[in-house]
Parts: sequence; structure tokens; C-alpha cells
Amino acid sequence: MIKKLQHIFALSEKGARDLVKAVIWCFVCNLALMFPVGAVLFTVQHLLGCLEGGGSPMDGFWIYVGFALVVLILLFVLHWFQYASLYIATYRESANRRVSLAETLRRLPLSFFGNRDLSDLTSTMIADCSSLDQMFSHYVPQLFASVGSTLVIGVCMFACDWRMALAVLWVVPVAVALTAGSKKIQDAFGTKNILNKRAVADCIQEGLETIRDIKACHRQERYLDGLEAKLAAMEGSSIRSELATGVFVCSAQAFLRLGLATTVLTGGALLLAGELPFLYFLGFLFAATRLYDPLGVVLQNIAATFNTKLQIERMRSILEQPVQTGTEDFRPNRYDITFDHVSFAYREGAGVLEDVSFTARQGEVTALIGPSGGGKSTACKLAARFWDVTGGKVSLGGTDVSTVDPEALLRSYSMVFQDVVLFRDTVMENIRLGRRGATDEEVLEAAKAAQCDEFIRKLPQGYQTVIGENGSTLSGGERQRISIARALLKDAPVVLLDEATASLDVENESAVQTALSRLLQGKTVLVIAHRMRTVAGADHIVVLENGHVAQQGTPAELMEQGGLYRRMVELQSENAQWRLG
Ligand SMILES: Nc1ncnc2c1ncn2[C@@H]1O[C@H](COP(=O)(O)OP(=O)(O)OP(=O)(O)O)[C@@H](O)[C@H]1O
Repeated sequence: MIKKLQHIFALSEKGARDLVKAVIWCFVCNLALMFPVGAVLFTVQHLLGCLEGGGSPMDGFWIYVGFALVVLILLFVLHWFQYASLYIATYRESANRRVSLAETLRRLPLSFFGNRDLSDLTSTMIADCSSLDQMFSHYVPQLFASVGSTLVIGVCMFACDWRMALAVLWVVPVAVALTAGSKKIQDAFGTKNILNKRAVADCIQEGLETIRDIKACHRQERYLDGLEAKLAAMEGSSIRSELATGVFVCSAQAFLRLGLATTVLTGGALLLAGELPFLYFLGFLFAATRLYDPLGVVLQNIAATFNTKLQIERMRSILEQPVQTGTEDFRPNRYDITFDHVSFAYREGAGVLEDVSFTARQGEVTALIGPSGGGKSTACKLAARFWDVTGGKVSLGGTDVSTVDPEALLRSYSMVFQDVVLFRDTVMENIRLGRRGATDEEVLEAAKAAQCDEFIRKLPQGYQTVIGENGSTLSGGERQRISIARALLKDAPVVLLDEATASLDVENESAVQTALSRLLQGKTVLVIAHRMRTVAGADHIVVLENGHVAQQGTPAELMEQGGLYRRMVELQSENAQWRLG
């Protein structure tokens, strides 16, 4: 059962066990709601006895007070346990759910993120988690518990008087059927509403991310019209969804109250016919009011759980993704990168690399060149297991990278990519990301080597200046130099450079090239460059064209061979003569 609950509600094993405990405590508390009914009946019986026998109503007063106090304390204790099992356990599970989502995301290959809408993932992490908190703290345990307690109370009622039991309970299946019968309608409205809300969130996120381009292309009005249309759709679907839920749930709740009337009528008739003791009549009346309260909540809860199906499915679709695993103990003797007949596709049927084989040797600079879209960046990322290959093998120091834990593997890599990612933090900490625990002096040394020191010192607080999100307050070249400083600080045995010096001016480029060449000594270097000048000093060049290795060899060999490499070199020297106008 625990396994089933885990699957249905996307819970951990402990979460599923806690859910069972919460249901049991809610069930006990629901039954305990009948204690006050017993206390009242006990007192009324005593008063009636006094009226009939002529005794004083004050006789045994303290016994009744004591009884009421015991009931009160019992209810308090039971509710305290219910609270602990319901809320404390639920929120602990909810914290665990968020952590395990984050952990799963951390271990997923990048291909997963390529196929998913990122704002959709954000809303799963934030909004869906919050909805599930609410569902498990308020709805699900109470729902199961109320079904159980209603059954037990129903059986007891039938045991006392089946006619009165029928008068009280006949409304229950009808009210539940009315709510459950509307599931399809509520599901449809609820799902549409969730999708519309997500569309609005996506649109806002997209707008924020692309605000510069929207303004540059004068698309503000068009963007706002689109957003307004999405907001209107969300408003409409929210109203329809609330209305659908409200109509059915309120009708069912109102119907439930009809049971009070039938209880009074049946009880009255049986009482007049002398077939029901007055105390029983009173007992059924009190019990009915106590029973309908939690049942009314159950009807609401049934409706609320309909809408969470989609959210649970989305959560499950992340938690059940196959994560990248492998050995954490990875200490190769050498760091040659070998591509052995590698094929790769981001999407099924759309191959990006096909039968690619080459070796980037330790102590050498291997350059990947070729026309745009040929697969250079993809190959670079496969070398660091950002994705798993679809065919062939990529190995580092003779070990298949797909058998190594991604985080253990990445310890051997320093990377500088075209799209530099910087964080909203000080410049010092952004560079220190390269190696946690590096001293300030080491950070400064790396910054100087990457030609960053001069511009950093000109910032308002120097190295302590907080840079905007993704380094938005820095120029492209400055961002790239910080990222190079980070890579230099890490000083890993393998260095991947993707257009590492693309955003630098000529002066800075040659300075950084000097720093890089000093620091790249003895390492395995895989570099992507569009400018032939950058790769002229490489030890080995691999020309990638349409996902295939078109040529490979030393620059001199390739020049002699002719073909794509020589054509690119010649074209670029022609382009160097090109002038505006
Ligand atoms: N995350 C991704 N999801 C799907 N397709 C992708 C992804 N990244 C790249 N591609 C596609 O894979 C192919 C190779 O891209 P890649 O970036 O590896 O080429 P490249 O040779 O580095 O190009 P460039 O020199 O322009 O950077 C292209 O057709 C590109 O559209």
C-alpha cells in the first residue's frame, strides 16, 4: 500500500507512511467528535431522571463537570497528535519533496532542460509544490479519514435504530455521487485553468527575458496585447472553474443538510408512535449535526483533489526521470579525450553528430573548427558529459565518461563557453566559483592573468562590487574575462574553450592568449574557434562539417591537403581586407 501511495501522490516512502499516520489521527479525531454528543446525552439523561424521580438537578453536578473536562482534555490531546501528524509531517515531506526535486534536477542530463519549458519547471518547483502542501495538510488525510469515520458511525447508527440511521445517512451517498459525478466537468475546467495560468506565467517570464529585443523591435504593443489576451483567458477559465466547483460542491453540501429535516421528521414520527426513546431521538439529532460537518468538508476536499492530478503528474514526470549516475571515484592517470565513433541527437531522428572519432591528447591543444551548426559546441559538451551520447563512446583517460558521476567528472574540467553565466554576487565570489576555498590572493592572481584586474579595480567597490544578474552591468568582453579567470583559478587538467576569446578586442585577446598559453601547459585543451588565426598554433585540428569529421591533422597537414580547412583560412584572410562602405 505504501508503494502505491508513493506512486499515486509522488511521495517519499516516509511521506507515504506519514500520510497513513495522518489519516489514522484524523479518523480518531472525527470519531472523538462524538464524545461531546455522549456527554450531552449523559447530562440530559441525568436531568430527565431528576425530573421524573424528583431529585435535585444539582446532584452529581461535579461528576458531570469532571466528565466534560475529561472529554475536553481528551479532545485537546487527540487534536494535538492530529496536528503534529498532519501539519508537521506534511511540511517536512514538502521540504523533502522540494529537496528531492532539486536533487533530481541537479543530476539530470542537460537534454532534459532542452526539452522542457524552463518557466514550466519553475512553476512546478514553486506553485505545484505549494498546492501539494495545501492538499496534503488540508485535503487528502481528512478525505480518507472522513470516509472511514462516517462508515464506523453509520454502522453504530444502524446498530441502534436502522430507520433513524437511514433518515440520517441517505443523503450521504447522494451528495458524494453529486460531487464525484461532476469530476469530468471539474477536471476539464480545472486543467484548462491551470494551463491558462501557466501560459500567463510563461508570457511574463518571456517578456522579462527578452525585454531588450521587444523594445528594439518596437514589439511592446504586440507583446502587451498577447499578455492581455492570455490574462483574459485565465480570468475566464478561473471564473468558470470556480463556478463549476462551487455549483456542484454547494449543491451537494446543501443536499446534505436535507438529512437534518428527514432525521427530525422520522424521529418525530417514531417518537409519537412510541417506537423511539426520546434520548435516542436526541442522540441521532446531535450525531447528525456532528456528522455533516466533516462530511461537508470532505465534499470540498474531493473537488480540490480533482485539480491536483495534473500537478502531481508534472512532479512525477520530473522525479521519475532517469538521472545521470556513475562512479564517484574517478582518478585517471592521463587525461586524453577520445571520441570513438560517436553519434548524438538532441531529438530522436535529428542527428547532430554522426560517427565522430578523434583524440584530444594531454599536453596538446586540439581545435574544433568548421561551419556554423557543424556540431563543435555539441562535441565539446559531450566531452564533459553534459549529455550522454546516443552511439559510440566518449572517454577521458581511457574511462567511458558515461560511467562516471557527472559531478566527479566535472572536477577534471575547466570551461569557458560563449554564453558566460555570472551570478548576482561580488566579482570576487564570481571568480572564486572556479575553486571553492581559493584565497583572495589566488583569486587576484587569476584575475590578473586573465587581464581582469584593471577593469575590476575601476569598479565602484573593486573586487567587492556586486555585479547585476548574469553580469548585466559588465560588457561582453569583461564577462568573458571573468569567466576565463574562473577557469584559470580552477586549474583543472582538461580545459574546454568555446570561442573563449571571441568578445575581446585585439589588444586584450593577445594578452589573454599569452596568459592562457602559459596556463594551458601540460593540459588537455579542446578549443572551438571560428577565427583561423586563433587555431593556427594548435597541435591538432578537427574539422567538423554537418556533424561529420571532414578532416583532421596538424594545421600544416590540413593546409597541404586542401579542402575545407584551407578554404576557411583563405576566406578569412580575404575577409580581413573587408571594410564597411
Ligand atoms: N540544446 C539544443 N537542442 C536542440 N538542438 C540543438 C541544441 N544545441 C544545438 N543544437 C543544434 O545542433 C546543431 C549543432 O549545434 P552546435 O552548437 O553544436 O554547432 P556549432 O558548430 O558549435 O555552431 P556555432 O559555430 O554556430 O556555435 C545545430 O543544428 C543546432 O541547431
